[in-house]
Amino acid sequence: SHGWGYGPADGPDKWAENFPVANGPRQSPINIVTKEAQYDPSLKPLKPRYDPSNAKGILNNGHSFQVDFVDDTDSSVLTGGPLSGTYRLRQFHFHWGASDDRGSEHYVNGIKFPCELHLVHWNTKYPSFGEAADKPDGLAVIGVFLKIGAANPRLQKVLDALDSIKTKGKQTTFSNFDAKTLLPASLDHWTYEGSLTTPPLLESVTWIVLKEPISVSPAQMAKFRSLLFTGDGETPCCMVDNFRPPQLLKGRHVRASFK
Ligand SMILES: NS(=O)(=O)c1ccc(C(=O)NCc2ccc(F)cc2F)cc1
Repeated sequence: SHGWGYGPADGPDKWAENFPVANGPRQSPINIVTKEAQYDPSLKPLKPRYDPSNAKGILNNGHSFQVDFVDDTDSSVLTGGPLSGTYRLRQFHFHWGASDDRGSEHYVNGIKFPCELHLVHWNTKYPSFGEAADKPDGLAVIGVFLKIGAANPRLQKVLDALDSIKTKGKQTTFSNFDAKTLLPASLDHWTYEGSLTTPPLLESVTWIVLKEPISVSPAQMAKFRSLLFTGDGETPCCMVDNFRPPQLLKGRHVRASFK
């Protein structure tokens, strides 16, 4: 079956068996080598405009957890940066490690972060997320690094909801949340053409990786690690190390929005 995961039997090294695009020309994540990123003055300011009332629910999908948004109108959208047109916010989710020395999917000059946030958007030139998901300009994902430091109060509402979605398939309502509060002060970013970092690994993502991390405390990291990959009644397996390692650039160029 299409069961994939992050373990030795079903993890990133095995994904190409069912998803051959895993060895494609524009796979994600990547290691961002900052000295090789070219400043592009044509990149516009990034413009996330999110309506908190669009927050719908929070779900443990067995790979991560995600906060889903109502995306049937243009009330929570991303424009600017490298993007042409309007991209609607669909969901955000995270990737993290079993310990603070790993967890992020993108690296910066070989530096790993303990956690990485992804805000997933789809191009409204297509009728739906599903239609957009396999088009070369279909999706835009903002990547935000989390760095160990002071507790981040803006994460707390999300983390407090995790107790009710401990196992795979559990979901609960999650309303009135402003995803903008998860973004750092600066929207300076690196951008490149890539893919989903999990199966089906579709090569449809314009990546927008923010330079400035947000903070997360060790206690807050422990909350992430309290989730389970497994469903109720299964042998419990901690949801940790749910990240894909960096992939080959294969001739791609990374642009910087800042000098
Ligand atoms: N980590 S990441 O930000 O790169 C990422 C973002 C979204 C998805 C996703 O929606 N998967 C399910 C899914 C659902 C429908 C569909 F058409 C395609 C599809 F990939 C996977 C990975």
